[in-house]
Amino acid sequence: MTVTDHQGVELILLCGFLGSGKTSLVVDFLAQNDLNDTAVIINEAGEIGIDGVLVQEETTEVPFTLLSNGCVCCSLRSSLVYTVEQLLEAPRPSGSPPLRRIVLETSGVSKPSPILASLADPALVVRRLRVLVVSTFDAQVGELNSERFDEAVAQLSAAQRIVFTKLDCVDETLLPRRINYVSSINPLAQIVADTDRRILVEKAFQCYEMEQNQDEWQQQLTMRDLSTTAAHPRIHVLKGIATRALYWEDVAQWLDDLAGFCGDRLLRTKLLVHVSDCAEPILIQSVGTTYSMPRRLTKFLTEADVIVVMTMDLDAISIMNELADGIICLSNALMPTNAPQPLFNVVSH
Ligand SMILES: Nc1nc2c(ncn2[C@@H]2O[C@H](COP(=O)(O)OP(=O)(O)OP(=O)(O)O)[C@@H](O)[C@H]2O)c(=O)[nH]1
Repeated sequence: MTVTDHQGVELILLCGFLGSGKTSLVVDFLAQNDLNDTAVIINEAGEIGIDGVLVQEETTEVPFTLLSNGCVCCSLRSSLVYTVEQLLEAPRPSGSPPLRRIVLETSGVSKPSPILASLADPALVVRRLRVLVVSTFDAQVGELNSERFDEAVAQLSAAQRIVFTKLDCVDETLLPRRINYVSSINPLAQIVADTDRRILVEKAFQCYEMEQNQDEWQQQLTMRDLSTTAAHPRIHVLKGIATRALYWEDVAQWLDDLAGFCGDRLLRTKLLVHVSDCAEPILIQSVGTTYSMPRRLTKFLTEADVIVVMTMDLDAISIMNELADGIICLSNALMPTNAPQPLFNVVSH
C-alpha cells in the first residue's frame, strides 16, 4: 500500500435493506435540487426496474444508468466498473460543471463489501474516485431487519453515514432507542435523523469534502460515548492502541494480517495513525477486508491516534492471540451482551 493524496469524483454508495427508503431518498434529492454535477446509477435485483422509472420521472437532466436483473455485489460487478468508468470519461455538456458526485443505489439485498472491492478496480483508482457508504435505516421497522438478515447488518456496519427513514411514522420518544441500537452496530457512522425531510435529504447526499471539513472528520473518527449503548449480541466494537512507535510498513502488514485472520468476520476498520516515516497522520479504512487507499491528512492537528475495528462473532482476545506480536493492542469498546471481559491489559503510550 502506498499513501496518496486525493481529489476527484465522490461516489455515494447508497445501501439499506429492502424497502427502507433508498429510492424515495434519491427521488426527493433530485426533486429538491437543480443538479448538474451528479449522475445516478440504480441497481435492481429483479428484471423490472421500478426504482429506475421512479427516479427518471424526477429528472431528465441527470445522467442515469440502470443495472437490473442482478446484484452489483455479485453478478454485475464488471458492468458496474464499466458504467462508472463511462460516466467519468463522458464529455460534460457545454456550460455544465465537472462531474462531482455519482449516486449508486444498490439493491436492498446487496452487501457493500464486494461492491467496494469492485470499485477498488485500478481503472477507477487512477481516476481518483472516492467512495462514501451511506445506508438507510428504516426507523419504523427498527431492529427487526438487522436481527434477521446478515445483509442488513453488513449495510449498517459498512456505512460512514446512516440516514433514518420513515421518521414520520415513528413516535419521537422511540428515536433515542433506535439511535442507540444503530450505534451498537456502528458507533462510527454519522447519524442523520432530522425530522425535517428536506434537511435530512440534503445531509444524506452531502459530499464529504474532507479537506474543508476536518473538524467534522475528527468528530466522526472519535467514537461516540458508548456508555449508555446496549451492545449488539454478535458485533464487537474494538478500540486499539499502538504499543510502540509505528512505521507505515508495519501498520500495512498488521492490517493485512488482521484481514487475513478475520476474513468475513471483519466488518469495518478505521485508523487515523501517526507514523514515524511520514510527517502527516494517515487515514486508512476498510469495509469488510477491502481497504481504501491510505490518505495523508494535511490539516489534521490532533496528536492522538484513533484505531477502531468492528467484527462479527470475533472478540479482541481471539485477534490478540493470533496477532500476538502485533504493534496494536485491541480491547473491547463495547462488549456484546454476555461476552467475557478481555484478560490482557491495554498498553498506553
Ligand atoms: N411514510 C414514509 N414512507 C416512506 C418513507 N420512505 C419510503 N417510504 C415508503 O416505503 C416504501 C419503500 O420505499 P422505497 O424508497 O421504494 O425503498 P427502497 O429501499 O428503495 O426499496 P427496495 O428498492 O425494494 O430496496 C415505499 O412505499 C415508500 O413510499 C418515509 O420516509 N416515510
